[in-house]
Amino acid sequence: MDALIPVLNKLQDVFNTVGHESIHLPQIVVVGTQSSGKSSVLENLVGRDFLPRGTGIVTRRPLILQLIHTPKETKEINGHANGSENNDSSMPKDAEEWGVFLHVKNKIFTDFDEIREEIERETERLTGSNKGVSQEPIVLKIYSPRVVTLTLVDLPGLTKVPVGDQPQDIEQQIKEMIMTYISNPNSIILAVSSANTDFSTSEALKLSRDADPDGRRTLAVVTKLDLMDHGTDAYDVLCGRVIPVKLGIIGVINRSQLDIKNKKPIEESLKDEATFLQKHYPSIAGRNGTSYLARTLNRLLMHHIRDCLPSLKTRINVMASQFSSLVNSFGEPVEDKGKLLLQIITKFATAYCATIEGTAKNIETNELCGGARICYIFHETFGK
Ligand SMILES: Nc1nc2c(ncn2[C@@H]2O[C@H](COP(=O)(O)OP(=O)(O)OP(=O)(O)O)[C@@H](O)[C@H]2O)c(=O)[nH]1
Repeated sequence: MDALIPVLNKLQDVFNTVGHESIHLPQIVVVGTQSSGKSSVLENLVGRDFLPRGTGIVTRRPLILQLIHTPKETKEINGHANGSENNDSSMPKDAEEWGVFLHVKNKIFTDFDEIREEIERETERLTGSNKGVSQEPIVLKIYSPRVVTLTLVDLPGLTKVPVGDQPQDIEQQIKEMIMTYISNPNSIILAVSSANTDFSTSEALKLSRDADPDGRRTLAVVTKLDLMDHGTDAYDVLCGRVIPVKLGIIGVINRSQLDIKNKKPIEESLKDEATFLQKHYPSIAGRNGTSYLARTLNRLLMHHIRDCLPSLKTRINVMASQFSSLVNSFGEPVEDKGKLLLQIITKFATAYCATIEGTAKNIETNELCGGARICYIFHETFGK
């Protein structure tokens, strides 16, 4: 099953390039209100600091993030990664983790700060610098031995009041953008809400229910467990007693803005997260936290792909046969262009001669044509 996800990632690349919308590939889509911690959750899953984060609207274009696991030992042995996914970009010699953007394919980013800058630059290129939003996705591949192979989509957060260059209907536009991604029946929805807001008012859950009424592909994530009011806890929420979520509710603790400012390493923050959960939620600590979330996502995605595969295969086969009959209708492939050109010229010359001589098959009968017309013009027009 592990070999399956890289193949789907490759297909997704092709469809992103050719813009084909009739094939929906399985992927995980992150949804939530603005600043609920979506980008932080993604960063923790990747284990690297590389997404623009902060207060206000930060994610302003969808980010399609393909995580590709590269085994460490393979690199040491071969000097080349063995996953089929890794053949499409040359592997840097001195880095074990790197990123490649679809819009700058020939550049390999080994510095994750540069990846963040490139996301910011590419976002501003289309949306300007004053909080504008665009539907056009940015596609980024991260190769690393520390990630599980997954495809994730980070979306702009749900918002209510337009600010900066945002249009009056920004709320509606973002909702529609989110819906186009989550209504894809092959997507798993990661509905992110923060623990310091009331879970029953979660916009993310509300939207995901519209797209997935049976809750068969929605997983809830509760962030900011560390920011809850003193004297309150999230036991009821995490155990599904407030709103049950079929696939589960997982609590996580990301880095605060101060931690980001102080450049707290993600490894340290993951350790602190585990300690926090053990201290405050000992009975459910094993079912919460970022590493549990990563494992759950990988499992869900694999099951989901297994379920979607038959219909995906049928659709691809139908399209392949449609296109191959279209290609066949264009005739045999041309091997010797000179020969073909000569044949075409000879054919044309023969047809021309036949028309002039009046021996062509399809001769017009309602008016004079070819040689007969030339003869008529010479006799009737010039002859007088
Ligand atoms: N203390 C604490 N702060 C958090 C947590 N999760 C996120 N934050 C902070 O909340 C702010 C917003 O986080 P982001 O990850 O940028 O949120 P987002 O949902 O991606 O935001 P947009 O992309 O703008 O919609 C940042 O300053 C984070 O440091 C958490 O679990 N605990």
